[in-house]
Amino acid sequence: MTTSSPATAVLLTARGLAYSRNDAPVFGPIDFEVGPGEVLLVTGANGSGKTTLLRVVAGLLALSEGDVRFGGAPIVRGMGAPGMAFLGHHAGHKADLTALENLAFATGINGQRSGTDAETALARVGLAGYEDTPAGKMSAGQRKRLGLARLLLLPATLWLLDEPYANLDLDGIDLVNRVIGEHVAGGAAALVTTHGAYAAPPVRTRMLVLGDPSRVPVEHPA
Ligand SMILES: Nc1ncnc2c1ncn2[C@@H]1O[C@H](COP(=O)(O)OP(=O)(O)OP(=O)(O)O)[C@@H](O)[C@H]1O
Repeated sequence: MTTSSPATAVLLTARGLAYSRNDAPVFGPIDFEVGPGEVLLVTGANGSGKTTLLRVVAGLLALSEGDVRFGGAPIVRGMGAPGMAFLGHHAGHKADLTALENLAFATGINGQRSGTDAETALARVGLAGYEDTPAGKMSAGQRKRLGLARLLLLPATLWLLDEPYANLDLDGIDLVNRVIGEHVAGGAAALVTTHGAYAAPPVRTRMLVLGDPSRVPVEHPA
Protein backbone atom coordinates (compact mmCIF):
# COMPACT_ATOMS: atom_id res chain seq x y z
CA MET A 1 0.00 0.00 0.00
CA THR A 2 1.28 3.44 -0.83
CA THR A 3 0.87 6.16 1.75
CA SER A 4 1.40 9.80 1.09
CA SER A 5 2.88 11.99 3.79
CA PRO A 6 1.79 15.54 4.39
CA ALA A 7 4.28 18.11 3.08
CA THR A 8 5.08 19.17 6.63
CA ALA A 9 6.45 15.66 7.34
CA VAL A 10 9.59 16.39 5.29
CA LEU A 11 12.17 18.94 6.37
CA LEU A 12 14.74 18.44 3.65
CA THR A 13 14.15 17.13 0.13
CA ALA A 14 16.63 16.57 -2.69
CA ARG A 15 15.57 15.58 -6.19
CA GLY A 16 18.09 14.81 -8.93
CA LEU A 17 20.72 16.66 -6.91
CA ALA A 18 24.15 16.64 -8.54
CA TYR A 19 27.38 18.57 -8.17
CA SER A 20 30.14 18.83 -10.76
CA ARG A 21 33.41 20.65 -10.62
CA ASN A 22 34.84 21.80 -13.95
CA ASP A 23 32.34 19.49 -15.70
CA ALA A 24 33.60 16.46 -13.73
CA PRO A 25 30.86 14.89 -11.59
CA VAL A 26 31.58 14.81 -7.86
CA PHE A 27 28.27 13.22 -6.81
CA GLY A 28 24.77 12.60 -8.04
CA PRO A 29 22.19 12.75 -9.27
CA ILE A 30 20.77 11.66 -5.92
CA ASP A 31 17.38 11.82 -4.20
CA PHE A 32 16.76 11.85 -0.49
CA GLU A 33 14.38 13.10 2.17
CA VAL A 34 14.85 13.85 5.84
CA GLY A 35 11.86 14.23 8.10
CA PRO A 36 11.38 15.42 11.67
CA GLY A 37 12.94 13.01 14.12
CA GLU A 38 15.31 11.53 11.53
CA VAL A 39 19.01 11.39 10.82
CA LEU A 40 20.44 10.97 7.34
CA LEU A 41 23.83 9.27 7.59
CA VAL A 42 25.95 10.07 4.54
CA THR A 43 28.73 7.57 3.97
CA GLY A 44 31.11 6.84 1.12
CA ALA A 45 34.77 6.52 0.29
CA ASN A 46 37.27 9.34 0.70
CA GLY A 47 36.59 11.86 -2.03
CA SER A 48 33.09 10.59 -2.81
CA GLY A 49 31.61 14.02 -2.08
CA LYS A 50 30.21 13.85 1.46
CA THR A 51 31.58 17.23 2.53
CA THR A 52 30.64 18.72 -0.83
CA LEU A 53 27.05 17.52 -0.38
CA LEU A 54 26.85 19.10 3.06
CA ARG A 55 28.22 22.36 1.69
CA VAL A 56 25.60 22.36 -1.08
CA VAL A 57 22.82 21.74 1.45
CA ALA A 58 24.23 24.51 3.67
CA GLY A 59 24.13 26.93 0.76
CA LEU A 60 27.90 27.28 0.62
CA LEU A 61 28.20 25.76 -2.88
CA ALA A 62 25.86 26.05 -5.85
CA LEU A 63 24.30 22.77 -7.00
CA SER A 64 24.90 21.82 -10.64
CA GLU A 65 21.62 20.00 -11.29
CA GLY A 66 18.40 19.22 -9.52
CA ASP A 67 16.75 20.74 -6.55
CA VAL A 68 17.21 20.78 -2.80
CA ARG A 69 14.67 22.32 -0.43
CA PHE A 70 14.54 23.02 3.29
CA GLY A 71 11.04 23.46 4.66
CA GLY A 72 9.81 23.68 1.07
CA ALA A 73 12.07 26.62 0.14
CA PRO A 74 14.89 26.14 -2.39
CA ILE A 75 18.39 26.33 -0.94
CA VAL A 76 20.36 29.00 -2.73
CA ARG A 77 24.12 29.45 -2.58
CA GLY A 78 25.13 32.34 -0.39
CA MET A 79 21.78 32.56 1.36
CA GLY A 80 22.07 31.00 4.79
CA ALA A 81 18.79 29.31 5.63
CA PRO A 82 17.46 30.19 9.09
CA GLY A 83 16.96 27.02 11.04
CA MET A 84 20.13 25.27 9.86
CA ALA A 85 23.36 24.92 11.80
CA PHE A 86 26.58 23.66 10.19
CA LEU A 87 29.48 22.05 12.04
CA GLY A 88 32.35 21.49 9.64
CA HIS A 89 35.70 19.71 9.85
CA HIS A 90 37.04 22.98 11.21
CA ALA A 91 34.55 24.26 13.71
CA GLY A 92 35.34 27.89 12.92
CA HIS A 93 36.06 29.03 16.47
CA LYS A 94 37.90 32.29 17.05
CA ALA A 95 41.26 31.16 18.45
CA ASP A 96 41.76 34.19 20.71
CA LEU A 97 38.29 34.06 22.23
CA THR A 98 37.54 31.89 25.24
CA ALA A 99 34.99 29.10 25.11
CA LEU A 100 32.32 31.36 26.63
CA GLU A 101 33.25 34.25 24.34
CA ASN A 102 33.04 32.00 21.27
CA LEU A 103 29.57 30.86 22.30
CA ALA A 104 28.45 34.44 22.97
CA PHE A 105 29.78 35.46 19.54
CA ALA A 106 27.83 32.64 17.83
CA THR A 107 24.57 33.29 19.66
CA GLY A 108 24.96 37.03 19.15
CA ILE A 109 24.80 36.42 15.40
CA ASN A 110 22.40 33.47 15.24
CA GLY A 111 20.23 33.85 18.31
CA GLN A 112 19.94 31.39 21.18
CA ARG A 113 17.72 28.42 21.88
CA SER A 114 15.49 29.10 24.87
CA GLY A 115 15.82 27.12 28.07
CA THR A 116 19.59 26.74 28.11
CA ASP A 117 22.76 28.80 28.52
CA ALA A 118 26.41 28.64 27.60
CA GLU A 119 27.63 27.24 30.92
CA THR A 120 25.06 24.45 30.76
CA ALA A 121 26.03 23.64 27.16
CA LEU A 122 29.74 23.51 28.06
CA ALA A 123 29.04 21.19 30.98
CA ARG A 124 26.88 19.01 28.71
CA VAL A 125 29.80 18.42 26.34
CA GLY A 126 32.35 17.80 29.09
CA LEU A 127 33.95 21.25 29.03
CA ALA A 128 33.00 22.44 32.52
CA GLY A 129 36.10 24.23 33.81
CA TYR A 130 37.15 25.34 30.32
CA GLU A 131 34.85 28.38 30.21
CA ASP A 132 37.75 30.84 30.15
CA THR A 133 40.12 28.78 27.97
CA PRO A 134 40.83 30.30 24.54
CA ALA A 135 39.73 28.00 21.71
CA GLY A 136 43.23 28.23 20.25
CA LYS A 137 44.62 26.50 23.35
CA MET A 138 42.20 23.58 23.18
CA SER A 139 42.95 20.13 21.76
CA ALA A 140 41.25 19.03 18.53
CA GLY A 141 38.75 16.95 20.50
CA GLN A 142 38.02 19.82 22.90
CA ARG A 143 37.43 22.15 19.94
CA LYS A 144 35.03 19.58 18.49
CA ARG A 145 33.22 19.49 21.85
CA LEU A 146 33.04 23.31 21.83
CA GLY A 147 31.42 23.05 18.38
CA LEU A 148 28.83 20.67 19.86
CA ALA A 149 28.15 23.17 22.67
CA ARG A 150 27.52 25.81 20.00
CA LEU A 151 25.01 23.51 18.29
CA LEU A 152 23.22 22.95 21.59
CA LEU A 153 22.78 26.71 21.95
CA LEU A 154 21.68 27.67 18.44
CA PRO A 155 17.97 27.70 17.57
CA ALA A 156 18.39 25.32 14.61
CA THR A 157 16.04 22.60 13.38
CA LEU A 158 18.45 20.94 10.94
CA TRP A 159 22.00 20.13 11.97
CA LEU A 160 24.55 19.57 9.21
CA LEU A 161 27.43 17.68 10.80
CA ASP A 162 30.58 16.93 8.84
CA GLU A 163 32.51 14.08 10.48
CA PRO A 164 31.29 15.01 13.97
CA TYR A 165 32.98 11.92 15.45
CA ALA A 166 36.47 12.84 14.22
CA ASN A 167 39.07 13.57 16.93
CA LEU A 168 36.80 12.34 19.70
CA ASP A 169 37.50 9.67 22.28
CA LEU A 170 34.96 6.90 22.97
CA ASP A 171 33.13 9.06 25.50
CA GLY A 172 33.00 11.86 22.91
CA ILE A 173 31.62 9.52 20.23
CA ASP A 174 28.92 8.46 22.66
CA LEU A 175 28.26 12.12 23.45
CA VAL A 176 27.72 12.93 19.75
CA ASN A 177 25.24 10.08 19.41
CA ARG A 178 23.38 11.22 22.53
CA VAL A 179 23.14 14.91 21.59
CA ILE A 180 21.96 14.00 18.08
CA GLY A 181 19.35 11.71 19.64
CA GLU A 182 18.12 14.43 21.98
CA HIS A 183 18.10 17.00 19.17
CA VAL A 184 15.92 14.97 16.84
CA ALA A 185 13.67 13.66 19.63
CA GLY A 186 11.93 17.03 19.64
CA GLY A 187 11.12 16.81 15.92
CA ALA A 188 14.40 18.20 14.58
CA ALA A 189 16.72 16.43 12.11
CA ALA A 190 20.37 16.00 11.18
CA LEU A 191 22.54 15.19 8.18
CA VAL A 192 25.70 13.46 9.35
CA THR A 193 28.72 12.47 7.28
CA THR A 194 30.83 9.65 8.63
CA HIS A 195 33.18 6.79 7.87
CA GLY A 196 32.49 4.91 11.05
CA ALA A 197 30.25 2.19 12.34
CA TYR A 198 30.25 4.11 15.65
CA ALA A 199 27.79 6.53 14.06
CA ALA A 200 24.78 5.13 15.84
CA PRO A 201 22.46 7.85 17.05
CA PRO A 202 19.53 6.18 18.79
CA VAL A 203 16.97 7.52 16.32
CA ARG A 204 15.30 6.67 13.03
CA THR A 205 18.18 6.72 10.56
CA ARG A 206 18.25 6.81 6.78
CA MET A 207 21.41 5.92 4.87
CA LEU A 208 22.86 7.61 1.81
CA VAL A 209 25.97 6.03 0.28
CA LEU A 210 27.81 8.23 -2.17
CA GLY A 211 29.51 6.60 -5.14
CA ASP A 212 33.04 5.52 -5.71
CA PRO A 213 35.10 8.44 -7.05
CA SER A 214 36.96 5.99 -9.30
CA ARG A 215 33.98 6.18 -11.65
CA VAL A 216 34.92 9.80 -12.37
CA PRO A 217 37.04 9.90 -15.51
CA VAL A 218 40.52 11.28 -14.93
CA GLU A 219 42.28 13.01 -17.79
CA HIS A 220 45.95 12.24 -18.20
CA PRO A 221 48.17 14.37 -20.40
CA ALA A 222 49.06 12.60 -23.66
N1 LIG B 1 38.11 23.14 -2.90
C1 LIG B 1 38.22 22.13 -3.76
N2 LIG B 1 38.74 22.33 -4.97
C2 LIG B 1 38.86 21.34 -5.86
N3 LIG B 1 38.46 20.07 -5.62
C3 LIG B 1 37.95 19.81 -4.42
C4 LIG B 1 37.80 20.82 -3.43
N4 LIG B 1 37.22 20.24 -2.33
C5 LIG B 1 37.04 18.95 -2.62
N5 LIG B 1 37.47 18.68 -3.88
C6 LIG B 1 37.39 17.39 -4.55
O1 LIG B 1 36.00 17.03 -4.58
C7 LIG B 1 35.86 15.64 -4.35
C8 LIG B 1 34.93 15.41 -3.18
O2 LIG B 1 35.54 15.91 -2.00
P1 LIG B 1 34.82 15.85 -0.59
O3 LIG B 1 35.69 16.56 0.38
O4 LIG B 1 33.43 16.31 -0.74
O5 LIG B 1 34.79 14.28 -0.32
P2 LIG B 1 34.52 13.49 1.03
O6 LIG B 1 33.66 12.32 0.65
O7 LIG B 1 34.00 14.40 2.08
O8 LIG B 1 35.97 13.00 1.40
P3 LIG B 1 36.65 12.53 2.79
O9 LIG B 1 36.00 11.24 3.18
O10 LIG B 1 38.08 12.33 2.41
O11 LIG B 1 36.47 13.64 3.79
C9 LIG B 1 37.27 15.08 -4.16
O12 LIG B 1 37.68 14.52 -5.38
C10 LIG B 1 38.09 16.29 -3.81
O13 LIG B 1 39.41 16.14 -4.28
